[in-house]
Amino acid sequence: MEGASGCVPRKLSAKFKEDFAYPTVKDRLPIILTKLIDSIARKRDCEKNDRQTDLKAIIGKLSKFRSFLMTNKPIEKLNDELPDVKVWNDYLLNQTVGNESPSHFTSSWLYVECYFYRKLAESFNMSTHFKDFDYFFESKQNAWFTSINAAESLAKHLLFVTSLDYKDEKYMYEHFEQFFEVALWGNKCDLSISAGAENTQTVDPIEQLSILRPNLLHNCKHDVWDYIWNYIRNKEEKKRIDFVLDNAGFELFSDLCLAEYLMLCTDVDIIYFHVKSYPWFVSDVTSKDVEWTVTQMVTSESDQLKELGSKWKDRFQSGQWKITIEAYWTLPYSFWEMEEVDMQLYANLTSSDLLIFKGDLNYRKLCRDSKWSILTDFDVAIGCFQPAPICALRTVKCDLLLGLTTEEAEKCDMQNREKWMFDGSRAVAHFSTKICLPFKPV
Ligand SMILES: O=P(O)(O)OC[C@H]1O[C@](O)(CO)[C@@H](O)[C@@H]1O
Ligand SMILES: [Mn+2]
Repeated sequence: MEGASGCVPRKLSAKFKEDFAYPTVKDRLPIILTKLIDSIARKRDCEKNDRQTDLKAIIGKLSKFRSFLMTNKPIEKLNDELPDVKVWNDYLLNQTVGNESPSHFTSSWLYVECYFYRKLAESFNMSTHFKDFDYFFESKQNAWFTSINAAESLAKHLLFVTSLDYKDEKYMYEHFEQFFEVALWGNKCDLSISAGAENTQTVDPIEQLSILRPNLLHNCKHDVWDYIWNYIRNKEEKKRIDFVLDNAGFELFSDLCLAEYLMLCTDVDIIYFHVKSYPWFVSDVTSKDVEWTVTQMVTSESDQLKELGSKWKDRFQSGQWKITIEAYWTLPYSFWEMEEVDMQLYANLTSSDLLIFKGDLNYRKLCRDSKWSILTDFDVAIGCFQPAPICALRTVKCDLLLGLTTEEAEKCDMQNREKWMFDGSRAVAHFSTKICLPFKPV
């Protein structure tokens, strides 16, 4: 089996025109950057004096970065005051092999794409008045507003389910399957894949599950349920589940709904929600996005969203649910390097009973963003990153797809993959309980 003999395939990169990294770096990132420049220019025209001057300087920096990106100039060191600036600049130094400087079209896709979003943050952090401005906040708000009907129907269903005083496993599994798969498909609503264009949930999320199920290429729901129902539910000591979140809007809402349902099934003591330190991949969740979404619910006209919002506000205030911000999630490293780069985080994650990673970027980082074959076992692709049992829920948005059985792979229509592999229309759910604790036995 590939990887098992230690041979790890090459990393994805725009250096290879057959990789999705190439159109991403050539076309998609410049489009995202152009849209951002246009939105800041509109904001500039509504400001005056030194705030307007600030925005003009930001536009200048973003425009210069866009031309550097498009003409494949060497990747530049960062000059702001964000806490992780030294880690990023040391990483850049380590990428410099001989006299070949790292560049957008030759370095690894994961580094280049993460650097792209980190470079945007630099332009705002170097300003006077917009250091903490979330330049993607408006599009994330819009993502919520346009999915409000779907959110309300899911809220109604969740409130009904949590009002049932049932302990019949079969019935509980049916509802688990619904919230599990809604959270999985919630990942379709992502603004980086759509290059910022609206990409939201408008139909009833429960009703659409049966229509979407044929596009679920690999589904570990039964294994996850067995683990939750037979291990976590019966565990005596403190129970903890971690969500490493992805996108704001409907995906965040669906993740919180799954978390609420897991509280019901397992009586878990604490759930951590890992968010990003600053605006990331257009729609990724920051702590402000979580607070804003819960406030929107609490002040909503919908009785169901209001009721659920109040319940969740209490969970956060009581400490049952915690938002946690780790620098690691906005660094260029895959998760293979975590044990070495951030041993404290890795060791902390070993205290969790289940790590739920949402989205395509997290899946890429779990699998080292390498060109594994479709039949490579998920346990192999995650290397020794296994602080705790891992569940990865992701819609397919790039040419990194693995962990399928031969039968699943045959059904995949790989011949026409350019039609379905990049739009989030397919999904995979993987589960691994191969645990490598940080302190390897000598
Ligand atoms: O929000 P998600 O699911 O992590 O998707 C973002 C990913 O999708 C892409 O747009 C295409 O793979 C990449 O930019 C990134 O890896
Ligand atoms: Mn995302």
